[in-house]
Amino acid sequence: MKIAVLYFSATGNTKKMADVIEQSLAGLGAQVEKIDVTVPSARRESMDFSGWDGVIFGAPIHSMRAPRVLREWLQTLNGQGKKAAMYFTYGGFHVHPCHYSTREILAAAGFTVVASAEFLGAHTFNRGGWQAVPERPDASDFAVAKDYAAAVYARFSGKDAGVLGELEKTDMNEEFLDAIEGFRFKALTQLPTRNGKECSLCMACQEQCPSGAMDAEKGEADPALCIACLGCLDACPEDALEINDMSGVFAQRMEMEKSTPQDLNKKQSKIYL
Ligand SMILES: Cc1cc2nc3c(=O)[nH]c(=O)nc-3n(C[C@H](O)[C@H](O)[C@H](O)COP(=O)(O)O)c2cc1C
Repeated sequence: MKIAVLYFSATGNTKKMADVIEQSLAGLGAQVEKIDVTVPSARRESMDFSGWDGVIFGAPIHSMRAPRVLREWLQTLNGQGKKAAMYFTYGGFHVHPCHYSTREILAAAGFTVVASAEFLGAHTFNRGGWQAVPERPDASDFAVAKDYAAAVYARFSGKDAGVLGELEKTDMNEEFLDAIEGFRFKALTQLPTRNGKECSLCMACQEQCPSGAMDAEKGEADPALCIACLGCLDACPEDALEINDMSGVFAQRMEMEKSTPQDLNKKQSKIYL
């Protein structure tokens, strides 16, 4: 059986889970092709899915949905009736509408979605002073990913004829979720910038930017395009980019959620069948 794992991963968590899923599927005898669709040039205009028996889509949660640039690309695909599975990585807060809204997008694109999963992954904003699930994914998350690969394999192969069951429908409409998406810039008030620091202009920040926002020469991100994924900070080998300190916002957020970093870390990765 041939399976594609298409993943978007700005800061590496979603890729880690793609690696575990790939290894588990290969162990079951599948031929797996991993395709990284994080950068714009990898999100090809027309993709032919006919060579695969099933496609797994992996994405981080960005404000309770898949990242905007990925959602826009998924909407252009032609699933040709193929079976698909989804998974998301998230920083310990909320995933809820994402399974539902991404299944809607994939179903409209012609895929039959047979399974979904969510995995904990260190929150991207930890790079700016948060403390949300910093050690995740860990062995417990990888164990769930292994089980998930087995469940997806059974569904793709037809050994298990089930499809993804009813998901809790969100009462948040797209406009509301768009507004929530804007809140990230209340925490991230200083987008990635070089702030006069030395840089060898290796271009990694610009080449690995998922939204075409980063200008390496200027050493700053275009606020109209930046999705706040902080991939450029990760990509920079010289640690030359900086953002504002968000630790105060994290403390406020914990108070608002009536939660603690320990509570966030108690959450477990989950499979939806
Ligand atoms: C802009 C942005 C918004 C995010 N929104 C959420 C969220 O709504 N809930 C949550 O739990 N984590 C959220 N996160 C954390 C990421 O989902 C998490 O760190 C994810 O594993 C990152 O995946 P990656 O390393 O593959 O890019 C957000 C991260 C970013 C950058």
